[in-house]
Amino acid sequence: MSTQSSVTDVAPEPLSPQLVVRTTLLGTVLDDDPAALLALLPRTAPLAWVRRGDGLVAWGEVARVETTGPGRFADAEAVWASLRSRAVVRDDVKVPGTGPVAFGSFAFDDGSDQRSVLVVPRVVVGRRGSTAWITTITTTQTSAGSAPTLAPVPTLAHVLDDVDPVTSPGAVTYSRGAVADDDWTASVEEAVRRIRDGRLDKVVMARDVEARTEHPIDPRWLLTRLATAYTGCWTFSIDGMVGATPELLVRSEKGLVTSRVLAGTIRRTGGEEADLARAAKLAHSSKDLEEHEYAVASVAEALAPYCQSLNVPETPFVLHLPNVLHLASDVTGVLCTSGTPVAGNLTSTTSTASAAAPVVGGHGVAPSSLSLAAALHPTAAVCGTPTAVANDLIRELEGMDRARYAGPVGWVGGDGDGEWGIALRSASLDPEDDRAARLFAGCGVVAASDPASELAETEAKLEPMRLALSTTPLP
Ligand SMILES: C=C(O[C@H]1C=CC=C(C(=O)O)[C@@H]1O)C(=O)O
Repeated sequence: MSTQSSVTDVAPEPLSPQLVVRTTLLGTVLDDDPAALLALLPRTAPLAWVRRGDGLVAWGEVARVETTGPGRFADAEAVWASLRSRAVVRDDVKVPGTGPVAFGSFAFDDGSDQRSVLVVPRVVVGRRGSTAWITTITTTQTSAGSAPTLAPVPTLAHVLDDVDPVTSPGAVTYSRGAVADDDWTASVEEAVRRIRDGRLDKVVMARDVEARTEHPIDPRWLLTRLATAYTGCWTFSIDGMVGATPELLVRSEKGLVTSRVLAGTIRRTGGEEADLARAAKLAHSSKDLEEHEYAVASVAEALAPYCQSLNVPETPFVLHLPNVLHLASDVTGVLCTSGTPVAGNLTSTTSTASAAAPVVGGHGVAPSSLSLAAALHPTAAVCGTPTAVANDLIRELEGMDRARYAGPVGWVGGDGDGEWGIALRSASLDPEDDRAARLFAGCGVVAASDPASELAETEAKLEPMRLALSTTPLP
């Protein structure tokens, strides 16, 4: 399988662009509206990673890496490592997300010919509680002897492109995706058979749905609705991949890692009492607990070699989203730095994984958040157990290319810290047709799965994107 990568500078520049980065505090106070940051975005190629009003929005492009194949993460990481190591940075704020930042969205499957991307934006606006900032990034060429000059202190007024009004997509029609419903349930039935035969324990089967809109899709319409309705999720937009994921693959911040693992789902009814009864049912469902256990184990196993201590909860909690309830576990750990373990300030209450510190890139430094995302992907929340057998079964039975659905999506900073979600509850906007999008949803299949119920579960998981595309007032 081939691995290709390319770096494109927007204004053609010599081969060795150097980033010149300036971060300054934003004088303006951004309000608590979950969509306040999103209101700054231009219509074209908006970049976003926001949750409860905090996060990053960005636009413009000073560098882009496109990769495919099994080396897609390593190739993107290598380019980012080179860019960040040579960047000239003045950061007056110094919180996660300030300084140099790249946004990425990666294909699910090693075998996909669909691109993975890492984009370095021209402008980033970020917010973390009461702190808000602007970062501007430009490129200069590395030429011997001359030191790049820093741009003047940016202000919001200087960096805001013309923000044209957000427009509605109008009426939407849906049609089947790659596989008809009956064929999809037949595939789930076959997957259940293979599991009962003992060939694997779990596989996640997904499907897609095509949406066609009356008017061109303005990604900001989708983002604003997602961020407002799904406040507990991470609303993202990167190179046409848009969604609001409840699942955090990994956050790496100052030596601490966190992963929110989800697997096991029940639809909500809308009634508070009935939902509480459903939450109790979910928390005791052996089928869902089994699905969840595989997902947690896959994350713990993947993180263990990088951590000097890992806290893996024994029992999941129930996460309430507007459309569904999920079994959820927050796995946390303290990263090792090669040869120099970080002083442990997290206690392992339930289980501890300790392992020799890995040699990461041979530089004696902790792995970047992007390397961690690559090591974790694909977890059993989106692939299955054992991973390779499940992945082969997905290729054999699913009948579609997931492209960037269920792949890592997020951002990485200049120090390697960052946040990566799993691109769920998402759609890919067609770059050739601005009125077309492909929506995705999947579900974990175990021995006790019922194909018709799994189809219904995918419908519940499609709800956030259907709501995002609609014009009905938000609840
Ligand atoms: C694969 C998806 O969800 C995963 C995350 C949470 C719960 C899941 C489940 O219960 O099957 C899935 O593992 C999706 O939303 O497309």
